[in-house]
Amino acid sequence: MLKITSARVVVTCPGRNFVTLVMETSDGVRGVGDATLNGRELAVASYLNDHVIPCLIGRDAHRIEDIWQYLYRGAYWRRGPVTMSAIAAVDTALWDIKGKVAGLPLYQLLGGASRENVMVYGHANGVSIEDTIAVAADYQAQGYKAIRLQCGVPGLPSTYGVSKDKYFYEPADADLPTENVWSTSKYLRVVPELFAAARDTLGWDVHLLHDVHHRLTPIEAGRLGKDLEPYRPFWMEDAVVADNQDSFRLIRQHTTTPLAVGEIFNSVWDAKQLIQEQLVDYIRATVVHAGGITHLRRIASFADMYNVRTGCHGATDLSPVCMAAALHFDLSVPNFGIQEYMRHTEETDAVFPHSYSFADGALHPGDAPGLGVDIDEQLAAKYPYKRAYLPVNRLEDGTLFNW
Ligand SMILES: O=C(O)[C@@H](O)[C@@H](O)[C@H](O)[C@H](O)CO
Ligand SMILES: [Mg+2]
Repeated sequence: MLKITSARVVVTCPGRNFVTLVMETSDGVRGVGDATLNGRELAVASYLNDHVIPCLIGRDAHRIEDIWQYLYRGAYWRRGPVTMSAIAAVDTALWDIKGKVAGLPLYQLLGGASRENVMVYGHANGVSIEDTIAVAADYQAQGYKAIRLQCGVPGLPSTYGVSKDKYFYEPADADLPTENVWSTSKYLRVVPELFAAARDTLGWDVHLLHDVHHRLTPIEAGRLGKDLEPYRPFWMEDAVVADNQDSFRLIRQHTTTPLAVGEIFNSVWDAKQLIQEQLVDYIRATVVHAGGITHLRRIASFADMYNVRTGCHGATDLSPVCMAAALHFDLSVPNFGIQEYMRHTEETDAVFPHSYSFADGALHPGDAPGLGVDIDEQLAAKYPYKRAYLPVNRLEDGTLFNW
């Protein structure tokens, strides 16, 4: 039996906080798993340290499914972002270990490669349409086949997705939540202009995406989807808050613009109706927040039955450990759609040495056994945790709104 002999949680902040589970076994093989939940990192660290790790020691590391069921059903209090991020970290570390023991990259254990590489999308943003298009043109010159467009909204001091630094976007920007201001009417005017300008400049051989970030009502989303149809977006993401999955029926009645949702989902149950009724086209759940490789495969298989493709979340607050795991999943899953790729800083990449690489608008996980990523714990120790919150959002009249 391959016994789990130890497991520890490493919290580090190379420019932003990451939570990593490091698991060791009786054969000396170690695995890693991402457990980062932006703005709530210590909740997951505690869940792992105080409630999960004591139950792991002595278990057979090869029993990935049994351990997953033990941590999910055995918790009694099922689901939720903290629980499922903790389960994800254990699951990911176990798959890493299994790959290393087998001497195979993880994708080979998931059924092998279904494609040559993993198409990704970059993040062009700017305070104006012109700034955004200029950055998008640079991404296109770098070989990206898909680019997300987010621009400032005239009359608003800031908005989602627009960062001071063109190529790195980190929304958790303060020790207590910063307060952003939002106006749907101002926003709805600028996005169609942004896409019209993008098609004029970038042409039609590039996929263009947009993240609404939960800020519209269903009928407003129908309006925006219809306004964007002439520009053929690859997707319109998080058009509305998905608590009420019925909302997407109304959007579907008004527009053929493809819809993506799910980066904040943590189990298949969050998406069941959306998938079954084909109310979305892409499911954004990813390894770190949706219970790991084991559960993400279930979500993808269910989605495949209903023509829904994957579009895993891949923002900077998901560590290179999650990115590596997602890329192995992306390379193998039959109904792959696209992978988000917000590049990490050099500081972060130094803490998490990895074998995935970018070329020609795509990433490949590499062929190192297991995940092909690790954490340099000595370097990580140089970056102590620094509390940081995601912002909150208010309407211009002060009403608390969705960020
Ligand atoms: O699609 C995306 O990447 C965004 O929605 C994220 O930047 C999201 O805001 C962050 O991951 C939140 O921590
Ligand atoms: Mg998003």
